[in-house]
Amino acid sequence: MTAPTQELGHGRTEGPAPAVRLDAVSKVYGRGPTSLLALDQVSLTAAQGEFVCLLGASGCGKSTMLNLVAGLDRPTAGTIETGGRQIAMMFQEPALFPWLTVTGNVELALRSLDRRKRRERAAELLDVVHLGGFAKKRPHELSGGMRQRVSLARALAQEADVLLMDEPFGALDAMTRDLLHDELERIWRERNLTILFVTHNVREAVRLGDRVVLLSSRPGTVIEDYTVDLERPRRTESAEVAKLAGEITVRLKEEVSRHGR
Ligand SMILES: Nc1ncnc2c1ncn2[C@@H]1O[C@H](COP(=O)(O)OP(=O)(O)OP(=O)(O)O)[C@@H](O)[C@H]1O
Repeated sequence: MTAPTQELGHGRTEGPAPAVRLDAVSKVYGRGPTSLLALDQVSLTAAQGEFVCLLGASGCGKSTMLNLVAGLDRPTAGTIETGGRQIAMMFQEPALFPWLTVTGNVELALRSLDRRKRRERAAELLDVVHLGGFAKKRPHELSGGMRQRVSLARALAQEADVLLMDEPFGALDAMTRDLLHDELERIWRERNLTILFVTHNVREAVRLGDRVVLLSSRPGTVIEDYTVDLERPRRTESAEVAKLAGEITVRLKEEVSRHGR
């Protein structure tokens, strides 16, 4: 993409081309009478370095959207452009190999490097996620939050420009989640990552996002695109976050009740 300016999905015209662009993307699972329309003409962009949170009722197609952007599946219609950027994905379950140490799990994503470089790079990344002292532990010796940090280090090891996160902190307690929000925000800034972050937690979306994009109930389509103009770092429990989260929750509830799910 070489055009000097691009019309962004949320109505602004800005300089650089978006890092991720979905244009009228639809996804149908299956064929014939039992086929299911999961996404219906979703258009969405994320600028380089932008943090975009995706919210929507259960089953509205959020994971489907991330899978399509990651190239794990193909859209039935529409186009997705990521400009050849390196993409990494992180899930609610950290999916670590239990028989490998923390270092071993991170090194898996560094197989292109020789042994010494791999070890050095894994150590650097474990420092980035504040797990420097835990390199030799195995996953079962870590807390849930620590396991997610390993998963984050592994995603960073892929030198990703775009990080796709599917409810990564959904299973964690509120305090651990708060800490990981701070760390993710720091890493996002330092590395100028573009992040698409799926969550069910409206406050989490407002705490983290430059934008919060609301999807309709299935079939998913974009119904609102909020710009979060609150100064960073934000606090999940602050009045400003609560106020915008309240407005978004009202809109989300309207959408869910309209569809009865
Ligand atoms: N591989 C698949 N084959 C058939 N149907 C699928 C497949 N993957 C997802 N679906 C269906 O597509 C719809 C969207 O699913 P998806 O997991 O993307 O939603 P979601 O918004 O991420 O849900 P949740 O918030 O509950 O995680 C659901 O009805 C789901 O059952």
